[in-house]
Amino acid sequence: MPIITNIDDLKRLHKRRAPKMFFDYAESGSWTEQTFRENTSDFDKIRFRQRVAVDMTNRTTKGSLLGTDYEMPVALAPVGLTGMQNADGEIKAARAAEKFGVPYCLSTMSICSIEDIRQNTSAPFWFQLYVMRDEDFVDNIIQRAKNAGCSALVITVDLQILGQRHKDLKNGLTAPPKLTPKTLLNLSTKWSWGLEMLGTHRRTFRNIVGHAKSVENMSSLHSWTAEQFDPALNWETIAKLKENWGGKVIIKGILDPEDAKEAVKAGADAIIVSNHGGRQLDGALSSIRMLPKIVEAVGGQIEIHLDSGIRSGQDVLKALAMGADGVMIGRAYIYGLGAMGEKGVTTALDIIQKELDTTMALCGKRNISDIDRDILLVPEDFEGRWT
Ligand SMILES: Cc1cc2nc3c(=O)[nH]c(=O)nc-3n(C[C@H](O)[C@H](O)[C@H](O)COP(=O)(O)O)c2cc1C
Ligand SMILES: O=C(O)C(=O)c1ccccc1
Repeated sequence: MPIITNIDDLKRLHKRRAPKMFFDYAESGSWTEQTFRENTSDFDKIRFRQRVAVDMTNRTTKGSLLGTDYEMPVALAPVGLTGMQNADGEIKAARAAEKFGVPYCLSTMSICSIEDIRQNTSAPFWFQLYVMRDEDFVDNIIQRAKNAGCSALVITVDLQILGQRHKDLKNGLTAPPKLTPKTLLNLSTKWSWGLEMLGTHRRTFRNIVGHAKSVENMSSLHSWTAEQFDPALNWETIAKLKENWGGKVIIKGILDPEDAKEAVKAGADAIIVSNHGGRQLDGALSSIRMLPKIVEAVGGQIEIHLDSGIRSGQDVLKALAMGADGVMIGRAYIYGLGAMGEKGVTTALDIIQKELDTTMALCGKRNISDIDRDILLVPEDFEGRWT
């Protein structure tokens, strides 16, 4: 086993271990992948101010998200098909999150169900909702999330239609994979993945299977999404969902100050500034570039979380210093899961926490609440004038 010291090491192992169809699915952005690339390269443009001779004893990365204390203000983002990267992947990720002390968010499009997570963990988790055309399905799944004691409903608003990711179409992505000569050839080189997968009955979208508009005969994820997801979703729908849910609501996929204001009006408790990891509108700006204007528009009324492009604890610190109250990581933990299951997710969280802690210290900060824009050096044209 190679020595793992950073998130990139986990990505290499994930690529080696998981079937090509699923690694490609995780690693893709939409169309030219410009937004996907800029999500990470924009973080690289932001630099730190080194401060010295500041007492560094008693440092902590502890922080809170929506009134709950965590080991660091970092949540595991909802990721569809997580259980295809590694058998029972959602349960493993949720367990790693619980043991570490950060929130886990389960996707509507996960392999394991809400009930699977409830039975295998004890910390409250967040549930991410995709609004489907079928209102009964939506009512029912909200009720299931309530029954499971989920502590927040994360409503994703940036995927009424799916951004095209070329590789998914070429690979014929489905879950479970269709056994064509091409996929069989690839699966034959992925022994450990296959053996673990055979050992579980959780191999399809268990939140949805058995429902009237089911997934049993899915020919491709892209066509299925086009049939099932509600293209009519709007701010009124969101206000109604909030009422139906009755608890905390996080609106995920905000990238514009005007939409951030709409989310506040609709009664959101928090927003997630996100471009879906560069998987939806190719050509959109990175979320870290859009963050400052959104922070200004929201004016402290609700919490602002950010995702898309975070690959290190340094990136977490940059997002917090630019005004986010917390962040979500997607691929950074999925690489760990694909590489080594639960242990890999724990490793990813450990790596990110150590990087965050060390960088805070070298910037002269001991607490998350002390982090401010002053620790950064940002090029003058970073936000730029886009008209
Ligand atoms: C493979 C994959 C599947 C995803 N599935 C979902 C999903 O089901 N629901 C959702 O709201 N976001 C989904 N996302 C978006 C993530 O929640 C998150 O916004 C994104 O991964 C953040 O970017 P990062 O991967 O660069 O950290 C997915 C992202 C990836 C990479
Ligand atoms: O792939 C995604 O980003 C995603 O959110 C999704 C959308 C439809 C089905 C499964 C996952």
